[in-house]
Amino acid sequence: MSTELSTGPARPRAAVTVRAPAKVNLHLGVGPRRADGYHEVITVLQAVSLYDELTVTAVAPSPGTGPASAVEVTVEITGEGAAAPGSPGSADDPSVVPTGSDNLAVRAALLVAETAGLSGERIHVAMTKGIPVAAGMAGGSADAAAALVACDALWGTGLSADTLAGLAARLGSDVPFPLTGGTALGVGRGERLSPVPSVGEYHWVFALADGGLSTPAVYREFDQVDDGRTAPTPADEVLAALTTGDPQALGAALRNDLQAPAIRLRPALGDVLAAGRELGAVGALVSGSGPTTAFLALDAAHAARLAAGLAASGLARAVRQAVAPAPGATVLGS
Ligand SMILES: C[C@](O)(CO)[C@H](O)COP(=O)(O)OP(=O)(O)OC[C@H]1O[C@@H](n2ccc(N)nc2=O)[C@H](O)[C@@H]1O
Ligand SMILES: Nc1ncnc2c1ncn2[C@@H]1O[C@H](COP(=O)(O)OP(=O)(O)OP(=O)(O)O)[C@@H](O)[C@H]1O
Repeated sequence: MSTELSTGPARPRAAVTVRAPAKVNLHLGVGPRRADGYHEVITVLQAVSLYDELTVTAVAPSPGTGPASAVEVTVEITGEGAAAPGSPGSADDPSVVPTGSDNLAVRAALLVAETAGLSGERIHVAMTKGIPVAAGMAGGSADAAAALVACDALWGTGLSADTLAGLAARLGSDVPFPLTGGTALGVGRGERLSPVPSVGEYHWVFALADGGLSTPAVYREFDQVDDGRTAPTPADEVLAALTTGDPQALGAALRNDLQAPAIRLRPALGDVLAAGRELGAVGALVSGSGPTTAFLALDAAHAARLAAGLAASGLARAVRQAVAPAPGATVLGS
């Protein structure tokens, strides 16, 4: 911990910029609901090249103010999920990112400060969101991971990778993954990760939907259809396909147990999946808890054609192309 940065008005301004990726679940096997309300899962996560970027700036205390004990975080959002100009945003609209203490990046910053025993810090977090919000691509989790890394660098707290991963798991099941990126197997509630060997580069097309889907609501809908399962389905097929580097093999192995409940809540997703398959996607599935749909292409040129076809179909709010696996949270500058 840097004592120079811990208190006092003489602290120089400093800033750290970190970029963190979105994810798609190549396999999401969901088991029964546990006593703590979470579901046991077996998942394979792949980071994709859609990113949020966070710049965390240390703000000097205003002249005349004494050292404060609380840590203060202000937030500014541009891009996906920013509230309309002049509007404070609505707590009821899941597709608007909150700027207060509900923002996962704010919670991450406070957790770093608490863990390192810091007080009186003031920071400003400027977020440029390229990851769609409440879309099943773990945008909030990417922001939390980026904030953990950025605050650790800004404050010089020197937290280990294990400590950061532990803090990440406290913030959400999806938060540890964007720290490391790449491709990983997740077990438990999805937060216990191990790296997975993956050959080659995969080309994805994402069809974004209007509005968000609530992750708890999709898991609740999953519970409505009790098919008697006692454990999540293992990821063997996807793990084997990833060692071939063959998109057709991976496309055939994709599986998401939250797909059927997401489609029950949002039937139009079934039409988008059908359109993508019709346009030649070698794999198609709902991303995480949705409502984004993900389509696997053979190569970059095939992805461009698929993206154009999906855009022309009028079934998507917007279409994005991405390559995978992408790197985890990366410091871009300070
Ligand atoms: C759908 C996925 O994105 C797939 O990676 C994740 O399972 C969701 O991860 P997340 O958004 O980080 O979720 P958390 O913030 O940990 O949990 C939010 C809520 O989702 C539900 N939840 C989440 C993870 C899990 N394994 N089982 C669950 O039932 C619970 O209702 C929980 O209260
Ligand atoms: N920094 C943030 N960025 C995006 N959403 C945030 C953030 N902080 C809090 N949220 C809230 O979290 C909710 C989920 O947003 P997010 O974009 O993480 O969804 P998601 O991609 O479906 O997540 P997951 O795939 O992890 O379930 C939204 O309702 C949003 O208002």
